[in-house]
Amino acid sequence: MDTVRVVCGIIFKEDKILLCRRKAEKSLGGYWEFPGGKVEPDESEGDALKRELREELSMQVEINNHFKTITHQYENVQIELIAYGCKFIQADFVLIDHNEIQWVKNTDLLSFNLAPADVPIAKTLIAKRKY
Ligand SMILES: Nc1nc2c([nH]c(=O)n2[C@@H]2O[C@H](COP(=O)(O)OP(=O)(O)OP(=O)(O)O)[C@@H](O)[C@H]2O)c(=O)[nH]1
Repeated sequence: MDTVRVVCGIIFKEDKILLCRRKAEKSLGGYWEFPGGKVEPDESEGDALKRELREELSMQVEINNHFKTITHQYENVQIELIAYGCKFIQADFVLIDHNEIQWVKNTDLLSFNLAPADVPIAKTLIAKRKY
């Protein structure tokens, strides 16, 4: 089975991280995620992340470090979820694919109903506690 490459941002504003809840009608509807989306062919991970954040949230960020990559097998698809640490710059927060957003403290991440692929990323963030 092909693997879908998905890039997401761990977007920091001071000591909080942005979580977004996927609209009910989408795949994994109702789950919270780190915003981002699929990497198009011939697109760099950074360009894909900037494009998705602009399209989905009208948001600008500064992309910093590669944080972690997770391979996760869902029922119908395998995804490679590539997470980058980002610094929030500004956003209009016009919600297209989500119906709620929240800025969350590192230690509260696991109290949200996270997309399964995101759980190991949240656990690593909590373990590192460097932010
Ligand atoms: N953006 C994002 N997607 C994630 C995360 N975790 C996770 O499992 N995914 C999954 O990775 C895929 C990302 O695609 P996408 O967000 O661009 O979704 P899409 O609207 O293009 O496609 P769709 O038809 O699957 O809804 C989705 O299937 C989504 O459920 C995450 O933290 N961020």
